[in-house]
Amino acid sequence: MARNKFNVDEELETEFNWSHYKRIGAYIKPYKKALFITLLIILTANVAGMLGPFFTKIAIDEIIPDKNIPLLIGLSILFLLSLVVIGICMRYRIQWITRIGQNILKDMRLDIFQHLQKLPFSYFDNRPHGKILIRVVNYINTLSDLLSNGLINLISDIISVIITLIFMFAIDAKLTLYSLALLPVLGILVWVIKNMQRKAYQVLSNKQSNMNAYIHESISGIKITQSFAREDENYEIFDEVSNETRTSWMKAVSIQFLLWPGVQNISVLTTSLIYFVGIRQIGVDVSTGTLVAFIGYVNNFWNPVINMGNFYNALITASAYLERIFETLDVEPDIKDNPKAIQMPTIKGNVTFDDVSFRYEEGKNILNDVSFHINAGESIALVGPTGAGKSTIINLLSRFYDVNEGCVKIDDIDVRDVTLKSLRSQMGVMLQDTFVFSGTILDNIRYGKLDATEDEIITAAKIVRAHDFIKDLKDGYHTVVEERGSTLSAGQRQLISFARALLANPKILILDEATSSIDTKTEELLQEGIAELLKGRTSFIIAHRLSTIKNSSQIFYVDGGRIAEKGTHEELMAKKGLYYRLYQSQYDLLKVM
Ligand SMILES: Nc1ncnc2c1ncn2[C@@H]1O[C@H](COP(=O)(O)OP(=O)(O)OP(=O)(O)O)[C@@H](O)[C@H]1O
Repeated sequence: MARNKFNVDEELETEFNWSHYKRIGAYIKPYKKALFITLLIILTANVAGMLGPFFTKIAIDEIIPDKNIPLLIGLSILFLLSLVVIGICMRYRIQWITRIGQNILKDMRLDIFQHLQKLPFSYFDNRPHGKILIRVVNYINTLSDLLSNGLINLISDIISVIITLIFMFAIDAKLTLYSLALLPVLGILVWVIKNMQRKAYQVLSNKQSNMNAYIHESISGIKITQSFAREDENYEIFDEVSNETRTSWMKAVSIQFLLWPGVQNISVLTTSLIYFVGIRQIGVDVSTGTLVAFIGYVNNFWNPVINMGNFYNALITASAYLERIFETLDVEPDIKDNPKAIQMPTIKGNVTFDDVSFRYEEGKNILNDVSFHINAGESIALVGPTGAGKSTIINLLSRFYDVNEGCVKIDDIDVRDVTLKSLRSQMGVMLQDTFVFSGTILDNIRYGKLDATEDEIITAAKIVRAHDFIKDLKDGYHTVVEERGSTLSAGQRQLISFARALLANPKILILDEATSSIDTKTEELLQEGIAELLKGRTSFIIAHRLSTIKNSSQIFYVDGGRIAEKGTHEELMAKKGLYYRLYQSQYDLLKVM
């Protein structure tokens, strides 16, 4: 998929089709037993509900003319009992329906969340995160009513219609046929509205997604917005996307609500027809009691039919959201374990890049024929201009992307031949953009090793010089930090992520601009910690501050997607090439400062 912007509608890859219903069925299947119990409850309520008109018929046609008071009292008690049964059934019906519906939604949400976790970086690179978020939260929520009330109501309505028809046919077959005369008109109405409604909801789901993406983007970029005083411009953009949502919503709803008055009118016309036919005795011969009971049944018949119309409506609406949910679930992670993948043995740390070429997008190579070999335990520094491809090299090592040509090997094993989990769990990556999760400092460091004790965590924090600032925080290690760590400084976040990496005890360590936000004094102290951290591991360090990488076993100068120079600091300085010039320029800068 091409890169998408918040205001560009996403193209739909597969429209909703019958196979999607099958997939919904798979979500419903685990709750078969609960559904069956619910159906029994509904069935009981329905049969009890049918008794009312039947009792009325007997009372009007037989008991009242005979003035049989004891029988009338008996019938009234039975009627009362039937209402009690209905009341009890209703209570349990609602309880079971809600439980089943919410369980189905939870399963769906878990599936989509689990799937998202497996998707490669490229999936997230290509779309605004707000458009992903809306699928997991809002789109699934829109199904809530359909899968809880809607589904059970549908079954209950079908049962209701069948039972009512049985009662109606038993009382008078001809009158029943009159009651069904307008059903085909309803069928035509539903058919005509269906396609218009579906298209309208597809447009609406796109506009909602765009609005969500813009809100997400605006919140993430709020600091930049306020620093550049762009609030008014953002307000105008939001006004526009929000307006588009409103317009498409109005259109979708106006189409959706064509059905409801249609069904209502047909049901009223049917009742009039029955009265007309019954009173005029056109082709039928019915008593007043039968006619009154019949009108009760006609209502019993049309109410569930109206509900079924509404369910169909809701289904069409939901299909616009379901197709997006299934589309996400159908994205095949292109970085995944190959079927013959083995567990990565304990990594020693030899790394080989063999003629590696790589591109994020077709037609624009980022790395060209990169080859190198590193022995276990060496520390490699990657330096070079911005955008040269340094981070890309390490992204390939952790297999966040797959190479287009050549191969990346660790201990002579191609990284594509081992499971991702066994590979990544032995590597520690500290990215430029350190992430702190909401929770305590302790939880955040423990992310590197879930079973670490508090003592282990404190020891790790001491080694990387994080302990000093943590102990001064309000609640020390138990201080709660917000998502992204907005209450911490950038340098403090980096120190926490250092402690996290140390705790994970990785065999290969990757530090991508990991010390860029730490002041020079703390960095000097940290260097000792880092030296500790690097002992016995292969490490890749990307750093713009060259003072931090002078002691590396080898320095690679990356330029234009190639390794232009490699050697130790002394060798490269003696060569007086690109590295030398870069080093000199930083040195000169320091002198000026
Ligand atoms: N996800 C991506 N999709 C498309 N292009 C990308 C992506 N990530 C990086 N690039 C491009 O790849 C090139 C190399 O990027 P990379 O991040 O490897 O550079 P770098 O040497 O680490 O730069 P810096 O020192 O600024 O971090 C850049 O031109 C960048 O625009």
